[in-house]
Amino acid sequence: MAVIEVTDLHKRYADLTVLDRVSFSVTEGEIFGILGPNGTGKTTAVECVEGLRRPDGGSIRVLGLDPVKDGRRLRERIGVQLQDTQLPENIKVWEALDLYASFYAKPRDWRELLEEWGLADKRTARFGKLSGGQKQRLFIALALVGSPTVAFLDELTTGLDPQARRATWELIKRVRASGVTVVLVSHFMDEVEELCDRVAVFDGGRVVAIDTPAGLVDGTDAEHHMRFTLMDGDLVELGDLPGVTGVSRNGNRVVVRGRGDFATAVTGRLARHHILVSDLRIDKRTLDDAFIALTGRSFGPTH
Ligand SMILES: Nc1ncnc2c1ncn2[C@@H]1O[C@H](COP(=O)(O)OP(=O)(O)OP(=O)(O)O)[C@@H](O)[C@H]1O
Repeated sequence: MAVIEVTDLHKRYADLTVLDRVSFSVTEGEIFGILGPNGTGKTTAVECVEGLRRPDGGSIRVLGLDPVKDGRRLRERIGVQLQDTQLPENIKVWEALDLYASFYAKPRDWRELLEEWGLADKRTARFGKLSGGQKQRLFIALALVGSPTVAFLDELTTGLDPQARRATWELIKRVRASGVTVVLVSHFMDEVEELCDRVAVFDGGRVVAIDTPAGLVDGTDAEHHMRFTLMDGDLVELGDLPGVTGVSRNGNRVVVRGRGDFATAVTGRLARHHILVSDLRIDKRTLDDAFIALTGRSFGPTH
């Protein structure tokens, strides 16, 4: 069942078209990723879905509600991750949870959330004194305090060290396991590969692909590289084989580029011609390569 249905969403700021006929749907219980270079409209799209910005065209349904007309009812049922600047430095952890719980008719007991998110011993700590990982955990706990059906998480692990990122990923998987649908805006390929069931790739205000991370990597246009070393000097023609898109040779090192099952055809022909090779390996396209192929750009920040 679709919990979010976005059709032909359109948004302009003065002369600038930021969203151009954006459509996607999010299925109940999945982690849905929104991926794209900076300034391609991801935040605008998500904020339209949350009812925080008003679209210029198209239709949005979240849990059957129109975010513009039914904003209040909708906000009872969704959780939104805050950004760093949105909490005062001197608010205490428990006060922030208590305050956010008061916005909802049926909030969760925030004491449980403190335990679940490893913040029990930080209950009386001030927000400004928390580490980056603790702040992120608090933001996620705040997004969940209203018992939402859908949680929107943005830049989940920005600024965290590798260990804290992995720990956060495990917690997000637990959120999904508890039945909450998660929309995750991310800049990080590894995060998307690890967490997302499906991903929408944004570019220039449009959705240029929607698929599983594996589906994006293996898309029909995916080009992979097969590398090997010739044991003696001879090589046969390989460029005519099905799926092969290019062959290059540097001394005894050979690189064959191709799509689909080209490697089987290459190894078959090498065997038939008794050509011995060593160090054979196939480098499959990565999600990063797929992203560059789709958007023509390499990915934004690294961590
Ligand atoms: N309130 C606004 N008024 C005018 N222009 C805006 C406004 N909000 C965003 N924009 C512009 O709209 C475009 C899309 O912004 P948006 O924040 O949605 O992109 P994004 O993909 O989320 O970017 P990032 O990855 O950097 O967060 C940008 O060019 C931005 O400068």
